[in-house]
Amino acid sequence: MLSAFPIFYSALSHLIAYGTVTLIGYIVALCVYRVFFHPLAKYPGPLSYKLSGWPLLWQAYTGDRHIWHLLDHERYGPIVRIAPNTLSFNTTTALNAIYGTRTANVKKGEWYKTFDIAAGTYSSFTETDREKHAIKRRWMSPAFTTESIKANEPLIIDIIERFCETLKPNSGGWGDKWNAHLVSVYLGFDLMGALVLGSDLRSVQEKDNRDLAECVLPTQKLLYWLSYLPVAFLVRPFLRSQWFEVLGGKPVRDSNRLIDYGKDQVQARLTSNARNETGFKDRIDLLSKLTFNEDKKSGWRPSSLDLDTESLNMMLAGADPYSQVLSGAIFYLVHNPNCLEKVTAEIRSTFASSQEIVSGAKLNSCTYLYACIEESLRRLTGVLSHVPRVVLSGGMTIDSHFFSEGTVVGVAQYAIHHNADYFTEPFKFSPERWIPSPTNPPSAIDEMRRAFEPFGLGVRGCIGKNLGYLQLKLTLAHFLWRFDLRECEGEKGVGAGRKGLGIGREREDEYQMWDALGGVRDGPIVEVKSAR
Ligand code: HEM
Repeated sequence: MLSAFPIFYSALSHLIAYGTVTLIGYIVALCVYRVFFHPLAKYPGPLSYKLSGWPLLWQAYTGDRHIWHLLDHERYGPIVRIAPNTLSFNTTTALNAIYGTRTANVKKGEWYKTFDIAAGTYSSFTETDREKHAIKRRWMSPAFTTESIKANEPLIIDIIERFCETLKPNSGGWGDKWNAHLVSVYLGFDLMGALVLGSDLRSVQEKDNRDLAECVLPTQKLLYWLSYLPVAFLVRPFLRSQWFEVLGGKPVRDSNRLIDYGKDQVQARLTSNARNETGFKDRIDLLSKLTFNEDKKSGWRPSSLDLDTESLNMMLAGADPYSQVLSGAIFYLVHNPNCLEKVTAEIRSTFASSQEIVSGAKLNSCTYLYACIEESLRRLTGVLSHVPRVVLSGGMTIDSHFFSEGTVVGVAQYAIHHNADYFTEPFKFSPERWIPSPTNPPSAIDEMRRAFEPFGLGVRGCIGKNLGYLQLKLTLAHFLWRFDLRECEGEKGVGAGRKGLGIGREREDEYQMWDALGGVRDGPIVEVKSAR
């Protein structure tokens, strides 16, 4: 009996030795395959990207992914292999082929599935199945018609005007300093709370709901990083668990409170006869429009989980990019005083009173305002990095290259929006590039527009695009009509690039973002003075 132990240990050590050799052999073989024999082997990129997806995970963790995409395209050209099975493109033709056409033989990648699953199911944003997504999109479309947006406009203006009242200095001089990033987050949250849920969250004015607004970016950053884990599918079921609350801390607890708040709003609408009760029947918020709606074509009706998830999705998808573009526009305007002066003069000469600032011909005539928004959208972009699409059965051709089923392809907004082939002096904030002139003919602007996709494109493009534009136009027009704006003396450069901040972050006139689907950002610190 005693003599059995040495035999057992000898067998075990042999087993471990064979196992280790086999594992090393497998890894070496996999590396050789990925570098030399993989169908994407001929595409350029750093060796580390070809070997594994870990560099992408690291870039997502540090928030520098968009910068690496740009630098990699500058170094390796229009097609870069950014992971063993993933290609990034940087051409308008690829942009259109992958996202722009209804017939593109792709679907959203599994990567999306991590984002709003904590609310219970997949939303229109994270649904990867093309048929199920088409049904959701049709179901949601009545909430985003011109009439629906017009009906909500007084609410938008009311919240913007209250925002302006809160910032108004008490004296005739310059008021208190404020962080444009934080204030934009609160305003975006209040706007979407009102538009999606019909709630008056008042986080601009009061502290009560600010934790909910402030949790969005840190939670998104954590989810973004987790979504790149090779084992993300194992993590997803725990995203609403206490385990995840411990890992994510306060932002995740607050995010769960936000999900619960949305669920309560859904339940309030679903309870018996809520549709006809006073207080609900006349409501025009997006959730009320969707609760009892169905997809006319398939007859699909949303479950309460669908409504929970979609209301959270609309809150987050609507609030954060708006806030990002708003604080970015403020940054670029205070850093470019000529542009600030021009846009302010245009708004003040177009409208005799703030009551006149509504959608319509006069607002549309503010071409410089629109150009400032376009240029801010170009510099900031809605989603910074490569948004993955997976090639479906039958494969597809992009830029004359054929790719088989399962290849992951995409374009990174930050990279294409700063591609010098399409945008001259891409790091210059220049609203003028969007305005036709003898030196800038409409054909040149059309050419640029083909590389411009701040709201995404095609069937998976942003359903809230028109609403987003309207909110941005109304906010900047009301705000600049009422106030002179400047960056605070002594607080200059908050949010800007500087030497030593990291690779690609040295430009002092660039608003810095740390990639987390949208961008984590800060500043600028500004102050206002009443103009009248
Ligand atoms: C400045 C404002 C906004 C920007 C820059 C923006 C940007 C984007 C982008 C780039 C996408 C595509 C993302 C991808 O393919 O992964 C997207 C999708 C989406 N956005 Fe927006 N968005 C804005 C405002 C809004 C608003 C106000 C709403 C509505 C409440 C909204 C709801 C959505 C939804 C539901 C999707 C998913 C669409 C689908 O896959 O069918 N967005 N947005």
